[in-house]
Amino acid sequence: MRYRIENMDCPTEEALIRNKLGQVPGVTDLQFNLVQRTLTVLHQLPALAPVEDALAAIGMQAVPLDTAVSAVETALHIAKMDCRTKEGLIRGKLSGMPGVDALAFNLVQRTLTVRHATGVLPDVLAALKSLGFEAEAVATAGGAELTAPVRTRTAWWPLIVSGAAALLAEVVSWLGAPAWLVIALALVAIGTGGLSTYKKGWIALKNRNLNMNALMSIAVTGAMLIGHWPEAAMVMVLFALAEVIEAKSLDRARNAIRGLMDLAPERATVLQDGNRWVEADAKTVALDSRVRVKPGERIALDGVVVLGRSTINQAPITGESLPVEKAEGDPVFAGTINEAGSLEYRVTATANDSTLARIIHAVEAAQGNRAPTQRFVDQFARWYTPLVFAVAIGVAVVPPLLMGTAWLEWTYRALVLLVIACPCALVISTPVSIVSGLAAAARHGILIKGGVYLENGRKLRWLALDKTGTITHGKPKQTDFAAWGEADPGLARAIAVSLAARSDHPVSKAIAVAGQDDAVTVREVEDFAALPGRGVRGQVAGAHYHLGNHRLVQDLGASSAALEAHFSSLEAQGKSVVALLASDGVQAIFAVADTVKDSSRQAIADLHALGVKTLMLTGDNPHTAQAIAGEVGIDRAQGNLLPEDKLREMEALAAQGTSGMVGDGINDAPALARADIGFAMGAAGSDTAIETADVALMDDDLRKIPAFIRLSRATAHVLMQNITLALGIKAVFLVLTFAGQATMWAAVFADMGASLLVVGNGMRLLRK
Ligand SMILES: Nc1ncnc2c1ncn2[C@@H]1O[C@H](COP(=O)(O)OP(=O)(O)OP(=O)(O)O)[C@@H](O)[C@H]1O
Ligand SMILES: [Zn+2]
Repeated sequence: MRYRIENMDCPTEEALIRNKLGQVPGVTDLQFNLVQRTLTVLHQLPALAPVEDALAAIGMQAVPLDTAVSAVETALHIAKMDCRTKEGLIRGKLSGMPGVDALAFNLVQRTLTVRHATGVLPDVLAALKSLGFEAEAVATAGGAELTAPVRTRTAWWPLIVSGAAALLAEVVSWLGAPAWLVIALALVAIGTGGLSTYKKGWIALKNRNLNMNALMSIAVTGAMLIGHWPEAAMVMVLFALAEVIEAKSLDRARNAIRGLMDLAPERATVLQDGNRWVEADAKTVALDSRVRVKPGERIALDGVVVLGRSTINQAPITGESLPVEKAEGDPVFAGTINEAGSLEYRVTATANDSTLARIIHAVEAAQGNRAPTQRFVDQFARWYTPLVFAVAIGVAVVPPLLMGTAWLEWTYRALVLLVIACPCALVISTPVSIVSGLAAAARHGILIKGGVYLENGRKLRWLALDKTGTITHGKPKQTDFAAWGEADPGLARAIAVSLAARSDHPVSKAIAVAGQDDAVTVREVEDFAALPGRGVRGQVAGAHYHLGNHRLVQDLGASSAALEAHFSSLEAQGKSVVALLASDGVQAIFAVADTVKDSSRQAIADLHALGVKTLMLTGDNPHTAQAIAGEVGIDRAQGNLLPEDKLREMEALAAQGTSGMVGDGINDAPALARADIGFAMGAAGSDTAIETADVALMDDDLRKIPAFIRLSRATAHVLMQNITLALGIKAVFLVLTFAGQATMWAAVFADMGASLLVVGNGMRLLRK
């Protein structure tokens, strides 16, 4: 269950919530997102009332998000539901079901309206079926709207009154006005500007928590007690103002992030009844609908082109701003921009399920996984506040007792310490920076699945790369064909093409395509099987054949000196060579060549410049591997690897520092999972790549990896700057306080300044 908590501004409030909800039985985990101001509660409770009560008790305005985002009301017509007992039966079955919120029965109409989370409907229908009821959905009254974020309006009037009163208090006290006037003005200022601080502070103290409201309440009260009336008023006003400004700057950060990615238009032109085009809300467009886009329009939904050609700017998804040509059969993505022609496409994913939606989701989820620095900072903050608080008490009590110095003077210094005990700026600086980094990456078509990877990217020492499709285009073409020995070339080719046509492997595909181009007749293949890392086998007209690589030829004992020489000469040219074998030996030899992507060469050079070493891991033979590696400038190449060999290589690399691996994610899955950072290529078309990789590159441009590393470095810089700044200001005030030079209001002012600076600095990453 996700809540948006509007008044969770300062991270110190997190501890308060954590404490309170930690006491609610059934709550298993809490995930805070301070930038979005959301809290996710994992629980095993039948209902959320205890959680919501607990939040209300500590003064948090929690707005449940998930029901707002995904609750749908579905009206079901159930023909056999005609009496109370059946209603009771259904109620009993459905009311406890996860994802079902509310049930409304109408026995006259025989409808049941269910309010449920999206995606639960099939379970509901299955449950009804198990009771023997056939249910038919009548109409879905949308609720799938994303509710606009609740805006709390800033109440400026009390703040202005409070500010004016505080200023007046300063002025009249300076002019030597009678004490009662100063006190009255200060009280007005504190009463109008500080009431909510006191209220929240009191709640926190009751819960044995020292959040900033509690600290401020104590500090201001203390200042009043020692007679610093104008200053107490000023501190309270400045603090209230700081709160507002902090909240606004965070709002800006949040909106900037959303704005970067929220790009799909809300409306789409859909074909209805096969003859008219109507404008519809994109969220309501069903799968397989036909949608039309005009030149210059943004695409609203993911789909496949069925009519027309155009060029599309896919930058919002892939980060690549060169337009891509699209014709029938090509995929289009929600959020991308149709440039030249008109297109019609068939919808392949609903609005909530589009690639863009997945990206936004993944970025939002990534914020929840705390990066190492953030964990460190949180830990630090947990100790910092109580520590400074203890020091403050010491400062107030010890010097006057031991050295007989003035009580009031040291109490004042203690109060200044209370003001700087708030770690706000420090704690907020990390998530803002990380989130900005994640958003900037997403805009460049790099989807990072957690702050950890963003932070660790700069430490990458070794990057392992798969060959086919990663360094090369992955679309090899047949370059050579020769019959071997006495074999009949026509027959050998026909059999090889028939076997190849059954496989999805790029090498086989190349042979099959070349055969098709030359109009080779495809034969019937029986008993077909793929031999991973080697090739394929099958029967044609009752005879057994193999089609596969060098290794397979050797495994089958069909090698000879002449054959080896022939293989070697082709392999040295960077070609992949396969042979067709019958029971009496090699029949024909095929070579296919794949071209290297221009971007790969550049990417490898960039990686080396960044100090990352590169290693190619491939199932292809070592000569070919070496030739391709040489062509793009890769440090080392390892050929003849089976998937499990790749895994072993990754384990060896891991021992030498942070390692990464890029692959297409299919036969490289184990090695990718083993790498500290697993990169998947071409993720825009594949859901699994987005879901399983640590970092998903939306297209297949390897240069995204150096870009990722540079972003990781920039993020680390900003994090360091922010932490230094936030801690530095505290340190300066600590020293000034002991020297008796610091004032309370200056401390509040500096704290506010620090918060603004770190948020602004973090947001600089958005422009990277
Ligand atoms: N189905 C197949 N048809 C033809 N040749 C195959 C087939 N499967 C494997 N081979 C041969 O075995 C070699 C290794 O295959 P494997 O699938 O392990 O690596 P790959 O995916 O081609 O290369 P990379 O690891 O660089 O992606 C290929 O280069 C090819 O020569
Ligand atoms: Zn603060």
